[in-house]
Amino acid sequence: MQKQELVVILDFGGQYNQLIARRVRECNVYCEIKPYTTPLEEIKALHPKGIIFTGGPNSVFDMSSPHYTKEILEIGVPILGICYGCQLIAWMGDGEVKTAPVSEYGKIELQVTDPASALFRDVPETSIVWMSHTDYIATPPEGYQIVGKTNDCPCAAMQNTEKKIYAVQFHPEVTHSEYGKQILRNFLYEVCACSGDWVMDNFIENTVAALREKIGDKKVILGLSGGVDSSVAAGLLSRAVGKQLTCVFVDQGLMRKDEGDFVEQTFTTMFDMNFVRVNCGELFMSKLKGVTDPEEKRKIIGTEFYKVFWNEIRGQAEDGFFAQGTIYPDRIESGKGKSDGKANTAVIKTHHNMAKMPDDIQFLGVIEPLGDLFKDEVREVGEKLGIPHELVWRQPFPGPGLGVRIIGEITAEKVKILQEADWVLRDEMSKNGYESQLSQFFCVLPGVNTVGVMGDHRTYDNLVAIRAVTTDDFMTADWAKIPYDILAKVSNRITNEVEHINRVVYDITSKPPGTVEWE
Ligand SMILES: Nc1ncnc2c1ncn2[C@@H]1O[C@H](COP(=O)(O)OP(=O)(O)OP(=O)(O)O)[C@@H](O)[C@H]1O
Ligand SMILES: O=c1[nH]c(=O)c2[nH+]cn([C@@H]3O[C@H](COP(=O)(O)O)[C@@H](O)[C@H]3O)c2[nH]1
Ligand SMILES: NC(=O)CC[C@H](N)C(=O)O
Ligand SMILES: [Mg+2]
Repeated sequence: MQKQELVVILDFGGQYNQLIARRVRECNVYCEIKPYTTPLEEIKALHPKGIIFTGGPNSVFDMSSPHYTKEILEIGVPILGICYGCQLIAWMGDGEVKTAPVSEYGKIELQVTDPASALFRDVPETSIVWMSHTDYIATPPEGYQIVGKTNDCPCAAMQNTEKKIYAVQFHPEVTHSEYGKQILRNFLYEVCACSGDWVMDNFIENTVAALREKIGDKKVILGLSGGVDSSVAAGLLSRAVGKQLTCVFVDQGLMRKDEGDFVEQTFTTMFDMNFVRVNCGELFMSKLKGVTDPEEKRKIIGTEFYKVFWNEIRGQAEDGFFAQGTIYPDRIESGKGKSDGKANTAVIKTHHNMAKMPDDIQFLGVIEPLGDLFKDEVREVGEKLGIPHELVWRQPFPGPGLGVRIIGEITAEKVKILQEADWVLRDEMSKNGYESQLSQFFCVLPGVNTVGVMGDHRTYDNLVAIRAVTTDDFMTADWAKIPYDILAKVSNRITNEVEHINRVVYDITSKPPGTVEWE
């Protein structure tokens, strides 16, 4: 692949690390998050244009906190420290970091004390920034000059222009920091002298060339769900190797109502690609019988998916590649590519495509052409490839499907009930123009029976929950404020039209502390 300018984001366990990466990419600079345990030699070998130290929950003066070799400050690569990263730079340079007399949380006014600083180009002398810290830099290290402060934080930004090292106590990556993106942009362009070569046209061209080289004349099987990521992956692979690609859609029996037929219809009529639909609802149902643990369900579904793909490729060629539409957040959220040790982030849920591939399945290799991209970047690539707008802007749908929306054991009957309820919700949302306004909405079957009264009879039947969220990146999400009259209509229709449901509730939990899916 053609060499791209790269910025390394060194992960010290901060909550907003993915946001830092997204903002840098939005500035047209490619970046990767690396664990703080990555050796300096490895980082040097990447020839980064700049390095960003992230925030983190620890205190730098605690010796067991994540630290890094001081040598990194001497390799001549510009560095930007954020929050913990800022304190780390101070600590490494023998400045004084200690618990602050006043912690700062939330929106705080920043006062730029040196408007000539490269970091603050086109940033007003006072603006709002987002703070989240209990420690502070009491004395900056020698050679560093304070360039910004707040009422409670005497060193909110500092710089060593000679070494091109900059540090900010606040979080420029969150949108609450009014000029945050400008500050990051200044670091990338004014300090690191990036040219901004991360644009999707280049990405497509480079990726197609790299795919051709890697695949040669071999076959490729792509797991195609009809969702955004795999559809865009199909577009890229098809452009690269044409008919050597076969898209395999696994109908695992846990799709939304009519989804299987929609996917088949779309990919056999709109595109000129080899497309195979494998119906294996019964197989999945038998493997999931009696299973109630969410992680176990996810792993079983992931493993069975691999087996289906393996059987398909063997039906076509002796060897071949396996491709899937994995994107960058899938890898990060499943704990891959994260730091070990202290800054390790807990695995919240194993995405099905991150399940371990069984040992006896040996593809020539696994291809994930979108593995470094965020969702908005994937959509941009999709649009540029000419994939229809409706497909590119579909709501995400998880690979384990309704399997993670039925709490407890999955049975054919529960799948049917959930499909019907979900269908009503989707119908009402689309009639009211909510389809494109919300990031994701669906029904969940918690496996709870409640007492009701219908036509003067006592009922003891299923409760169904509605989940609807708005979010930019699915890392955090807010529950959607759907108007009461629409909710009332949905509830009324579900209880009337769907058998075995006598009660509807609305999930009003944001993420965190909840997650989007219930399992
Ligand atoms: N039913 C399926 N059949 C074949 N492959 C699937 C299926 N579901 C998921 N996959 C594979 O797993 C990958 C990850 O699933 P994921 O849901 O994250 O992506 P997607 O379905 O392509 O897009 P979206 O996030 O919009 O739903 C897919 O890109 C695809 O390669
Ligand atoms: O392909 C997928 N395989 C999975 O195993 C999986 N689990 C969650 N999701 C989707 O990820 C987003 C965030 O969901 P959570 O807040 O539940 O983690 C939401 O969009 C979820 O629908 C998955 N997608
Ligand atoms: N958000 C952060 O990076 C916090 C850094 C450090 N733990 C503090 O409280 O000051
Ligand atoms: Mg999907």
